[in-house]
Amino acid sequence: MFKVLVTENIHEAGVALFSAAPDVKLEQKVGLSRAELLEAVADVDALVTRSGTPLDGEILDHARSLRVVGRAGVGVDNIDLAEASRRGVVVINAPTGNTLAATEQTLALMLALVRRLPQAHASLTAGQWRRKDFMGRQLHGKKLLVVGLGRIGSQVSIRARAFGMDVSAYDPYIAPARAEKLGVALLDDLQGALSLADVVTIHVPLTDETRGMIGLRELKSMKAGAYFINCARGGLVDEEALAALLREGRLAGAAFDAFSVEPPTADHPLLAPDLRDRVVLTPHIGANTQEAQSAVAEIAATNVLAALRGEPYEHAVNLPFMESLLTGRKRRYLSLARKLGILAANLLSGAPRQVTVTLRGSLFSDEDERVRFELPYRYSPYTVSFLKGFFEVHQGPEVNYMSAPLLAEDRGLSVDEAKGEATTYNNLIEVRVSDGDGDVSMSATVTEEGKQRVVGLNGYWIDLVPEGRLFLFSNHDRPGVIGKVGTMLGEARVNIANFALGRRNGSGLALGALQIDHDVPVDVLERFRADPDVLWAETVVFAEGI
Ligand SMILES: NC(=O)C1=CN([C@@H]2O[C@H](COP(=O)(O)OP(=O)(O)OC[C@H]3O[C@@H](n4cnc5c(N)ncnc54)[C@H](O)[C@@H]3O)[C@@H](O)[C@H]2O)C=CC1
Ligand SMILES: O=C(O)C(=O)COP(=O)(O)O
Repeated sequence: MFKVLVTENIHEAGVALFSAAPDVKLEQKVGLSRAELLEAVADVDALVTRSGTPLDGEILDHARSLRVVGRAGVGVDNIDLAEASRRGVVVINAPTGNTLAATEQTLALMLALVRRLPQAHASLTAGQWRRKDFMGRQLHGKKLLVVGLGRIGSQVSIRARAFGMDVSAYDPYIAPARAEKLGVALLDDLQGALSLADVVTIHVPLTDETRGMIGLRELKSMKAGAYFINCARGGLVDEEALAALLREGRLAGAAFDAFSVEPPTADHPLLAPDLRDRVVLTPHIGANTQEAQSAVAEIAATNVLAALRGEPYEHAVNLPFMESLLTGRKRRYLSLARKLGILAANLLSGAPRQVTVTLRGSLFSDEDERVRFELPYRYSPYTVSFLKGFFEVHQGPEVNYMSAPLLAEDRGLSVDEAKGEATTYNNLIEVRVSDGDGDVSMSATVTEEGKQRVVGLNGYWIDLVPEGRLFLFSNHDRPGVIGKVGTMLGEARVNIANFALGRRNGSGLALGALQIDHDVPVDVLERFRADPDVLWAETVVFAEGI
């Protein structure tokens, strides 16, 4: 039985999916205090939230059985993704369900702002009839700047163009072709872009990079008499500075649906009584439509259930990639990269300082290049898999694809990636790891028949099958060493399944790699290491099923 705790009001469409699941025990506890939340999460397998439940390290520490967090919405800024990843907790959101709701809310705010609808409504319902006081501005022909041309920003642009607005966007991460298709001019200088717009609307996620991205300087760059709309997140915009510019009359108005503190306190700068005729404020209701709530709840519940059951699911925001979506061939390389990590961890003597993963060949050229803002890093699946293999040797099997890159960061391991042309092999993964004193370099490929091969180790060409138990050594290339290896292993009753040798031109050294059927006893290994012709010797074990 999976215990699922829902901590906010999510639509019945999602609740029904959990209630109908025979393997789920559902609890819905809305409005918990922090102390109650700490207690309530203790034994849950999954948590389902919206934007109002902060999930930080302390709460995750209390949630010892937690495996999945479902976010019935888009923004995951209330969840500490790095802490969740360190604990192997998958965070899943529902990014497509409320796009149109937030879009329509943005357009509603824009119209309400330039025509001062809330103020006109308040005046009329207060018994007044002040037609000439409510002189607005027309959207047609005005310049709109969309900051963040993602799902919502794009849909806002389409609708704004239908209103006859001239739309431009600032989003350094999208392909120019996408903006072109939308009929939107893509600008690359935020301050310059702000200075040209009559209306600015922001649709970026709240991340370390975007926090405070619209500060006093940016607001001052805006055209006199312009309007600012924030239907994305509090924390993106300096609300204090904005209030001051509204008060001075430099900016004509602002509409906000999200605030840096929610609910905003009575002294929030935008709630100041003297600004009331210049602002339109809503209590984070951008996603509050029947349609959007039903969609996000259903998407979140479906994927949380699948994740709990070990079935394929979508929209994990802290998984660096979805293994199930990679082709069979790519999965062979993924496992190969993990094995290179295991090999490197066994062969490197000191603490790792620097790793470079180079992917060669066409197989790697079509990797999904989309930036994942939710993650504090951006590595290819193969690099992540290498890191997982590397760290699991000393940290154990709990190292996963989510935590491995963070372990690298925590340990000060600098990770570089490169792509290049393939030469001898169609596709090749090359890795070099250094510990400051020395380094280990490896290259590996998957044959046409789907067999994994390590083809280079520390500059030697070899042909090594990375499976089972390996016995690796480097020696002075003199007659008799191979015989000694055979005798030693024979006496220890260790069967040799395969023997690969590598020589490096111009060096008197050789490298040996044996596949063996049993462990090499420690005393035998020590004796071998003590041989004057042997530079080093290690055994490496690849668990079955990697
Ligand atoms: N008010 C509400 O109720 C709602 C608010 N939201 C907020 O809207 C945000 C956007 O949602 P979507 O459009 O679905 O996300 P999205 O991921 O499709 O789009 C975000 C866009 O922001 C861009 N971006 C990221 N960093 C940037 C930067 N530094 N400068 C400029 N652009 C940058 C990205 O390239 C991307 O195109 C969410 O993260 C959420 O915080 C979403 C739904 C409802
Ligand atoms: O989806 C989002 O990012 C939203 O801001 C909507 O948040 P909510 O689920 O309404 O708390």
